[in-house]
Order: sequence, then structure tokens, then C-alpha cells
Amino acid sequence: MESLRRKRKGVKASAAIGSHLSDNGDHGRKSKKKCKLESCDDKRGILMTAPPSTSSSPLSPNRGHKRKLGCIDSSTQIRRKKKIENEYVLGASIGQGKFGSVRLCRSKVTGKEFAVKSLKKNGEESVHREVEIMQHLSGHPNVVMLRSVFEDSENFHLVMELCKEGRLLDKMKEGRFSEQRAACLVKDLVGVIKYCHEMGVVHRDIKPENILMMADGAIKLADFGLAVRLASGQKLSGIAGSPAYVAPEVLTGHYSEKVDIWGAGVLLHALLVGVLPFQGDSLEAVFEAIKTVELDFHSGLWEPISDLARDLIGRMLTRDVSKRITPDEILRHPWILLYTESKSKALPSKSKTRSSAIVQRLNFAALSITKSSSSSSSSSFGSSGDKSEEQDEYGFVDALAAAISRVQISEPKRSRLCLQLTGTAGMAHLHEGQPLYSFLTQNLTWCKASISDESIDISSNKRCRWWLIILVAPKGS
Ligand SMILES: Nc1ncnc2c1ncn2[C@@H]1O[C@H](COP(=O)(O)OP(=O)(O)OP(=O)(O)O)[C@@H](O)[C@H]1O
Repeated sequence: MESLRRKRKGVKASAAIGSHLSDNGDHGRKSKKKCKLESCDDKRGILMTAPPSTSSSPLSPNRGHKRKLGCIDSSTQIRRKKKIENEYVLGASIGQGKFGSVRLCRSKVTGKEFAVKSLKKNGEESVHREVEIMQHLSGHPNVVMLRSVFEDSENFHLVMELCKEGRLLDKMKEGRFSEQRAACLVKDLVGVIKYCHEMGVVHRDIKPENILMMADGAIKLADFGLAVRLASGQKLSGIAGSPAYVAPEVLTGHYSEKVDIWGAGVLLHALLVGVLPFQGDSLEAVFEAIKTVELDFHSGLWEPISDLARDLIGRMLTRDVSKRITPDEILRHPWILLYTESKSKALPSKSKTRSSAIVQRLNFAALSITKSSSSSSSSSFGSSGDKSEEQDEYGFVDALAAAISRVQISEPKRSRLCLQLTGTAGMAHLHEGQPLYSFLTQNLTWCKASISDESIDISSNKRCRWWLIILVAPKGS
């Protein structure tokens, strides 16, 4: 393993509060300083982030280092010639970064407020990489928007949209998140992680300090200081990340974009349980826990947490990378669907009892599926279901549809199941706006694609058949 270069920074004002959630506290008994790791050999393990120099590059060929990096787009070129002070009034500091600070600023033209992150160049390629990656990703609703970049001899100044509500970490210090709130947040987070991966970027530093909040509750992924671009199938090496959020494969060898899912799993654990899953008195102890500690989903800590949430966390924190849940699978996980996809239908508000009954039943559905396909599950839970459910709940139908999407099924069985479903009168009316048939076939196709060698005989599985009866029962029957 390559030697670590530990970058230490001063503790942010709020870092001491809620240190059980932050990466600054648990492993830092000796030093309260924030610790971020980066030890990567770009030339060996990581694709250079800059696009190759081409004749179409707008950069002057004699710009030396900057030309080599080729990382600034044409809109930035214009800003290079201007001083940030000519266009913005710089204000108070709102955060401290590795290479510089983040300040408020106000446009002289529109009067609108922004945040400006000033990164000291220091000859470090990572700074150029951060700018380039932010430009590459900017535009997604959950990536902090980069408005413009100014450059002087010592700094890059990144003018970004202002996330007025600050860091997710600070919200977490107010207490554990409800499952509803956590699911909405994780759905957006995983959506933006998926986008990053599709754009060939691995963030490598998913943690609540790097998730900023907007006044309307939207999240913005920020701080691409450790992000790298990665070609499909390429592996990274070298330790990078923040200790408590680092995936086990980062500590043991080569890794891929899946490290971001592990980081999001650690975050989800912290959101719901209120503490980090892998802790220790030293950096080494934290790493040892990441590599070896088995989460005990049956401990008292988990009592208020639904089985489905535990299931998702278990799948995100799966050490076997090939079995770790993917972003698409997370977005189709019953827990996410229950609280987000059909929010207006499944949780119409009025009755707490009713929504908790749905959760209970959903847990039952998930349990049964887990039993049917135990090899793909990282954990198993006790049944909390009861079989006398009402069948007129759209949310329940959605939830079951989602649950059944996790059944491992072979292609002939899939066809048989689809036939069964299509042949049933009234089914088309079950799910307003979206044909259940297409929903199921979509998900079953996904199951087929993602699961290798195992299939279950759905037609001979009583529980599955029972679900199907419910699934195809018209509303109110
Ligand atoms: N667009 C923004 N709007 C509001 N606050 C911001 C914004 N960008 C950054 N901040 C604040 O500044 C802090 C530091 O910014 P950032 O996360 O980019 O740096 P950092 O995590 O300290 O950087 P690094 O990890 O590279 O050292 C954030 O934690 C946040 O409080």
C-alpha cells in the first residue's frame, strides 16, 4: 500500500459539535483536526482529468501547465482576463477549504448573492482537476452550480450558487432524520452519484460535510476536490477519501466508482441511526472496523428503524463490491419507492397509522422476497407483517410491485408471470398513470440483468402467488 499523505486542516467552527457524525471526531482522539486522505498516483491509477490536447482546444499553446491540463472551457477564458472584484463584491467567509476559503459575494450587476471558493494554485494538479470536474458536472440540479471561474496569478475563484442552508452535517446535528426525510435525501444523493458516474466522475468524498442544502430542501453535491475521472472498467488505486466514509476496497487495493455507494451507505446509516457505522479510537482502528466489523441490525440502536431501511443499508455497505447495490438498484429499492416515488399516493398524510401499516406490510413483502432469494441479501430480518391487509392502497400496490422487482427470476418465468398479469382483468386500473405491467416488466428485466445464476420458481411459491393476487386485484376488491 502506498504511503499516506494526510492532509490536515483546522477544525471548522462546528466540527466539534456532533463529532459522532462527522469524520472529524471518532478517530481523532489524539488530534481533533479534520483528516482527509489522498494518496493517488494519477499516472498509474487514475485517468488524467483533462481532455487530451487537441487542435480544437481554445487554449493558447504556450500556456504551459494550463495548456497541458486543458481544463478551462471558453466561458472561463473570458473571465480569466477580468478581475473578480470588477464583477462581484466580496463578502464574509462562510467556509474554509483545503486550498483556500469560501466567501459570500454579490453580483454588481444583478445584486444576487453567490459563494466564491478561492483555490490556491500551489502548482497542484488537483486544483485544476477540481475546477475542470465542476465545469464538467455543473448543470445537474443536485450539483452545486458553477457560475464562472476567475483566475489570477495565485488563485482560481469559483463563483457558485449559494447554498443558503449550509451543510447537511449541521442539519444532522439537530437529530436523527425520519425515514421519510432520509429516503428523499438519499434518492437525490444517489441520483446525483449516478449522474457523476455516467459522466465518468467518481466523487470519492461522499459525506455530509460535502452535501449542501438549499432553502427549498434540495441538496447540492459539492467539493469535488478528491473527484477523478475514470474510464469505464478502469480501476483506481491509492487511498483517497475521509476515513469513516472510506470503502474497504480502497484500503486493500484497486477500486471503482462503487466507493461512492459505500460512502452514501455510511451517510444513510448516520442519518437514521445517528452515529457512524465504523468507529475507532485511531485511524487504524477505524480502518480495521471498515474492513471487519459486521453491523448488528438487531441491536437496540436499530429498534426504531424499519426492516427495509436496514436492508438497504446492508446492501450499500456490502464489502463484496460485485454484490454491492448499484445506483439504479437503490433507486428501485422498496424503501426508496415507498417514501418517494408514490409519496402522494402511498402517504396521503392523514393517517399515520395507515402509513405505518403500509410499512409493516412492505416489510413483510420484503422479508418474503429476502427468504425467497436469500443469496442476494446481506441481512435477514424478522417478519412484522400481518396477512389481513386492506387491498385498496395504491401505495401498497406500488410497494409490492417494487418488492417483487427483487425476485430473482429466469426469462421463461418472467414471461409466464407477465402473461399471468396481463391476463387479469382490472389490472390496468391499479396504478394510475403508469401501467403496472410495464413497471413490473421493467423491473423484472432489471432483475434478470443483474442477477446471475439463480432463479426461483415463482409459480410454485405461495407467497409470491399471494402477492400477485394482491397486485392484480382492482382497487377496493
Ligand atoms: N456553494 C456554497 N454555498 C454555501 N456554502 C458553501 C458553498 N460551497 C462551500 N461552502 C461552505 O464552505 C465549506 C468549504 O467548502 P468545500 O466543501 O468546497 O471545501 P472543503 O470541503 O473544506 O474542501 P476540501 O475538502 O477540498 O478541503 C463548506 O463546507 C460549506 O460550509
